[in-house]
Amino acid sequence: MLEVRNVSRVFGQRTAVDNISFRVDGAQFIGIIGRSGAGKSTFLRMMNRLTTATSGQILVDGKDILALNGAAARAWQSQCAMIFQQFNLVPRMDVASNVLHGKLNSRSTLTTIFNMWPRADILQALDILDRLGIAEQAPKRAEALSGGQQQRVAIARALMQDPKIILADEPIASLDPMNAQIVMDTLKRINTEDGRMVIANLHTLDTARRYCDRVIGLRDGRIVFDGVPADLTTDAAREIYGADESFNEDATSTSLPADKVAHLHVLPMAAQ
Ligand SMILES: Nc1ncnc2c1ncn2[C@@H]1O[C@H](COP(=O)(O)OP(=O)(O)OP(=O)(O)O)[C@@H](O)[C@H]1O
Repeated sequence: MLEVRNVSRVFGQRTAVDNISFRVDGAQFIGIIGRSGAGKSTFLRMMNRLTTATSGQILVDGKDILALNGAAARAWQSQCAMIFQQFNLVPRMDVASNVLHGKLNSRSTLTTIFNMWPRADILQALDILDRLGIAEQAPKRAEALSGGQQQRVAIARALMQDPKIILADEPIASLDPMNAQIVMDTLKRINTEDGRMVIANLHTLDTARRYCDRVIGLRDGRIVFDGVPADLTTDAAREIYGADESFNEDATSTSLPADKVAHLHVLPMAAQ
């Protein structure tokens, strides 16, 4: 279904993505890990054509999506929805309208300016919000929601596009552990229940191990690991992160360290 063939992206002297190739059959949950600057975002941005590739092909169902232009490129963009670390919602706009903006590609500008959405679209948006457990937030301004709720709104907006693939660029990097889990559970449900492929850049190993069917490790733009979570040993992680013997997995963990949890328990309720 997806075949990445010798894809590179060069910025001046810097090769951000260096001749990467891999193939994914079926709607898997793929995690991409690697330290800052490894090329993770650049790869996702090439997938949905926000950044052009210097060379290579990305075949989706046999068609090279890097070769598409104009309307065909825009059609592809609506088939691979992107979710960002900072949610990228319109903060002062209500939640339902934010979700409806997922239909932007397929609706006229006038419809959007006057907020005149077809009834079927409005019902679809409310259905999706309901599915993600945030239907009651629909009339509120996006900025009034917690980070975890805002990310679920962003996922709902992505689902309005009915995408084949969901690309998530560090979707939980701004969230506390509890909200991070809710958002990752939501992405996993969409992957397994809807059969949509998810490719997520993740900054923590425990999340990659827990949610992904397959993990790709990038280092300096190259694939240095490609396997199932069970193969992602501490040694493999050292290779990906380029760390020495002092490499400590906790540094890449989203869960609360035990001393912090104990500390929370002894605080009086008002102070928490
Ligand atoms: N528009 C650009 N112009 C020049 N260099 C860029 C540009 N975008 C990315 N780079 C460089 O390409 C390399 C890979 O960046 P990229 O953002 O893809 O890494 P990343 O793994 O996503 O890191 P992070 O987790 O910090 O976002 C970095 O050295 C970065 O400085």
